Amino acid sequence: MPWGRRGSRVRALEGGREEEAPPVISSVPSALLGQPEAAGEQILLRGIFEIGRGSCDVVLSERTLRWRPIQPEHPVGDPKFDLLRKEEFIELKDIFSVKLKRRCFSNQEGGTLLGITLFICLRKEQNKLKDSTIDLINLSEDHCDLWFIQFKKILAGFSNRPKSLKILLNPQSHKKEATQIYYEKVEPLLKVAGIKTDVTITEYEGHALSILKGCELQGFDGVVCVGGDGSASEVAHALLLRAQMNAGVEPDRLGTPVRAQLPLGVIPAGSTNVLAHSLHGVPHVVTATLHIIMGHIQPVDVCTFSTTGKLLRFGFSAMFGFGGQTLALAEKHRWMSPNQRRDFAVIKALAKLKPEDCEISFLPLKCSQDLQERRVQGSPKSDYTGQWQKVQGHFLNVSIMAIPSLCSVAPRGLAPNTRLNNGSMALIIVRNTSRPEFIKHLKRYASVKNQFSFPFVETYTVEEVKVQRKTSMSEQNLEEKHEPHETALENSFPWNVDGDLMEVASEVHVRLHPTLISLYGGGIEEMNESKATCNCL
Ligand SMILES: Nc1ncnc2c1ncn2[C@@H]1O[C@H](COP(=O)(O)OP(=O)(O)OP(=O)(O)O)[C@@H](O)[C@H]1O
Repeated sequence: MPWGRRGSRVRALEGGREEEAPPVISSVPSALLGQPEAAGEQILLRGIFEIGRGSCDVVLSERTLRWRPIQPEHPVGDPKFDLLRKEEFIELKDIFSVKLKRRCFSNQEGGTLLGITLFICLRKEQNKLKDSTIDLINLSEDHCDLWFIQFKKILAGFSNRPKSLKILLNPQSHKKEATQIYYEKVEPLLKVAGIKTDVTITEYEGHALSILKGCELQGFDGVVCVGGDGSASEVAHALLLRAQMNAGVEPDRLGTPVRAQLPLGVIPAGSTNVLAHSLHGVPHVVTATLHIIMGHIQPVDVCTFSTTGKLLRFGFSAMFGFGGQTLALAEKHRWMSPNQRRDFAVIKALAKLKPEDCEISFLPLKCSQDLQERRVQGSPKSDYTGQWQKVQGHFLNVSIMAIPSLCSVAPRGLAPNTRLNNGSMALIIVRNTSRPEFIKHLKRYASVKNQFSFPFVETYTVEEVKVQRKTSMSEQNLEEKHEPHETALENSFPWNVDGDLMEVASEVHVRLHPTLISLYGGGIEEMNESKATCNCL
C-alpha cells in the first residue's frame, strides 16, 4: 500500500466541483486547530486539492499530510459511503522533494500551473525502498505557492539529508555497467532531490584512494561509491586513512583510530555487493540511492588489518584458506564472466582443497551484555574469559567478519550472528575434514539450516584476532612437483579482504573498531529469504 489509511471521520468541506479548479482555503480556520484527526499535531495548512480522481479535503500538519475525499451528504453510518470517505495520509519524513507541476506548451514560458507534485519514498517488501509521486492538483497560483513554500520549509528542516555529494564510479565493475546504472537510475533521483554531485570515474585500481587522499572534500556532505565490494572497501579505507591524517594520527600507530568525517553511500554495481546487501538487506540500486537521499545513517564497525606493526588496510571482513584461494583463482580468470569465474573458482578450489597449518590467537568479546546473551544461548563459558586464547591446527577456511556479509550465495549472511555495529567480530574456523563434509557445510549457507552445526566448525565472538601461518618442509617438497604457475598460487597465502586480494606472508593482526564509519543505509527489518543463486555446488 503506497500510503496510510485511517478510518476517523471528518466533516466534508463544501464546494470543490470536479470540472473546476477546487476552491481554496488558504488559511487555517482557528476552529479546525486541534481537531481529533490532528491527534495533538498543529495544523499548518488546510485546503482542497484534487488527488487521484476526486476532490479532497487536505490537511498538512507538523508530521503528516492527510486527505479525505469530499462526498455529497449521505445517511450517517452507511458503510458504502464510509469506505469512500476513508482518510489517507503520508508522513512528512517520507517526502524527499516538492515541485510545482506545470503543463508546458512550446510557445508558452513557464507553462500552465496544474498543482504540486510530492516525491516520496515508500517502504516495500524485503527491505526495498521505492520512489513514488503524489499530485495535488489545484490551478490557483496563490494556493499552490502557499503550500509549495510550506513544503519547502518542511524539507529544509531535514538537516541530516545531503545537499552535495562526491561520487566515485568504477566503470569496470561487474559487466562494466556501473556508469549506466548511475546515469539511468541514481542521478535522476539525486537531481529530483536537488542534490549537487561531483562525479569522478576511476581509471585504475587505487585511483579512488589517491583521489580521496588529496582532494578537497569541504562542501560535500557525503561520499558515494558506485561499484562492487572492492571499490566500496577502497573508498571506506581511503576515508578512514584521510581521517587519521587530518587528526595527525600516524596510520601505523593506530591506538584508537578516529572516525571517518563523512558518511559513505554504496550503490551496488559490482559482481559481489556484500556491503550494500548487508547494509540494506537487499542489493538494490534504488533502495541504496533513497537511503542516501533520505539521509538514513547507519554507524558500522570496521576492522584494521596490520602486520609487523604496519597498517595494511581498514576493512569489514576477511577470509583465508578456501575463501582466499577461491578469490585468487577468480582474479586469475577475470576474462570469464563474473558468474562463470566465481563458479569455476569454487570448483577448482574445492578440487585442490588443502588445509592451512595455522596458529590463531583471539581476544574474546568482554562486553557484559553480550556475555549474558551468549550464555543464555548456551555458548561455552571458555569463550568469554577476556584473555587471549589460542587454537592451533589444520584449517580449511577461516572467516573474520565485522558485518553479517549477506550475499546471493548466503542470503542470511556468511556471519549471520554478527550485526553491523554490535562491537564484535565473528571468527569462524573450519577445521580439516573430508571434501564431502566441507561441501555439506558450504551448501548450508544457501539453506535455512545452521551452517555451523558441524563438529569441525567453531565460532567465536571476538574483538581481536592474530593469524600466523606455518609452512612445513613436506609442504615445500609437495609444491615442487606442481606446474610453475600452479605452484606460485598454491605457495601463496591469499587473504580475501572485502573481495580484494591481499598477500601477506607474516602474522596478520585484525582489530575491531566499533562504529568507526557511518554509511548511508537503513536497519534491516526482516532477512531476505530469497533463494541462493550459486549453482556450482
Ligand atoms: N578503471 C578501473 N580499471 C580497473 N580497475 C579499477 C578501475 N577503477 C577501479 N578499479 C578497481 O577494481 C576493483 C574491483 O572493482 P569492484 O569491486 O567495483 O567491481 P567487481 O570486481 O565487479 O566487484 P566485486 O569486488 O564486488 O567482486 C577495485 O578494487 C577497484 O580499485
